[in-house]
Amino acid sequence: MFDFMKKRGNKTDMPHDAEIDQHIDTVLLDYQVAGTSIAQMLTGLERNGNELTLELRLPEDSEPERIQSELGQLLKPYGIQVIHMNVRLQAAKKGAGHSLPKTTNAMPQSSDPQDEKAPITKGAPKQSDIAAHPRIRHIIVVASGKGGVGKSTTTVNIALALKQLGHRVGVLDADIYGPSVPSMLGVADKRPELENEQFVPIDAHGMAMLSIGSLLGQDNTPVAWRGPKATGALMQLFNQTNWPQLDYLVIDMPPGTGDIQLTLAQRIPVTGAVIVTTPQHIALLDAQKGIEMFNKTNIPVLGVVENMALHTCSNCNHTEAIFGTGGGERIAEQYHVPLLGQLPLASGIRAQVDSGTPSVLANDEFAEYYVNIAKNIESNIDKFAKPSDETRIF
Ligand SMILES: Nc1ncnc2c1ncn2[C@@H]1O[C@H](COP(=O)(O)OP(=O)(O)OP(=O)(O)O)[C@@H](O)[C@H]1O
Repeated sequence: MFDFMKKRGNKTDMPHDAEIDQHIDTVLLDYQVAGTSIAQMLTGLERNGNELTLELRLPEDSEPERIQSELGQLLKPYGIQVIHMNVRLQAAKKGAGHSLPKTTNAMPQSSDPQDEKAPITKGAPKQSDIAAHPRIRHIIVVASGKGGVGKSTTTVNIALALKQLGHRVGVLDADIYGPSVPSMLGVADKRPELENEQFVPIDAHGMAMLSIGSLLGQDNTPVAWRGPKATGALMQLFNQTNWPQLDYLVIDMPPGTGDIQLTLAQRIPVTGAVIVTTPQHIALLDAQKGIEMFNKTNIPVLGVVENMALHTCSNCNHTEAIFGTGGGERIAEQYHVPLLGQLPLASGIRAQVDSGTPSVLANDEFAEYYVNIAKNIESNIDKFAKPSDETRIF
């Protein structure tokens, strides 16, 4: 039911199907509209043999027929004979769109894919052009340049801390490489329902939670998703969910600073980003890349969380900076962003998320670290709030 890239038709896929999909991904990633990869405008993608269906949100002044014909030429060498496009033209400021009729059968006029590759060049989409979500006051993305630094652990604890401070909170687990939020919140066995073709978020300790992990079957592993397919699925998850009225939606981003992260950062109306890092040199370098990516996309960086900063030995109580010291502070100073907090490396933090009852919920000795981070976010965020747009409908 939740297959985002559906392949109908032949039951047994041709051996070169994966290769065709890869070529399609490459063409879509390379093809630009208004200076931005068209992959970032995809809300749906489906191949049925030699026919490709694209669901697109295009800028208001784009020319769908021309795009369809150019894509037809670029994809013909890879066996695509027909392109169906469902287009919504996105108004530049308000985000309100209107639908164009379905157009079909884009046949190439030339067999050379490079012939008419004439991207329309304009500035990349700005956060200021994306309409605020009508029911969500603040969207916070939690990102890390590197995997395994404790991004998901921090996400769930910050979300619970914001809830404890009296806010209405949602969590979206967008980490396609390792969706761990449901198990950290003890709801791994629950599946979201569909209501009027919209996902209904799962209730996780009073928060509205949805995870890409809840939607994956055994044969549809997250690591198999690349480029447009992954971003299309994630955008679908964000847009086609009946989010309740929320003060905060906290998004656990996939680690890294590649296309998927950039696309999400450019297409979701984000209030600000929280960067999680450890004091290690490599993690810090990656965190810098993360901050630079958000700077490029005009997303305010709300601050840096330095995770696993200090270790206190449970036997002798000796405290040691096993991953080095001051890295988070240095990075915060260098980029003029706040250091939101430093968390100890503590087996208790790991044990609590492993058991589905994170520190804040268990109110253990580490809870106050997260509550302080949440307070730091809370006290700064209003100056970054997006003007709300009541006209946007999902
Ligand atoms: N402060 C901490 N002290 C001890 N263990 C921690 C701490 N933070 C996270 N961990 C543990 O480290 C491991 C990785 O954490 P987590 O899954 O949150 O990282 P991640 O950055 O989201 O990883 P990925 O990039 O793979 O999604 C988990 O086992 C988690 O319990």
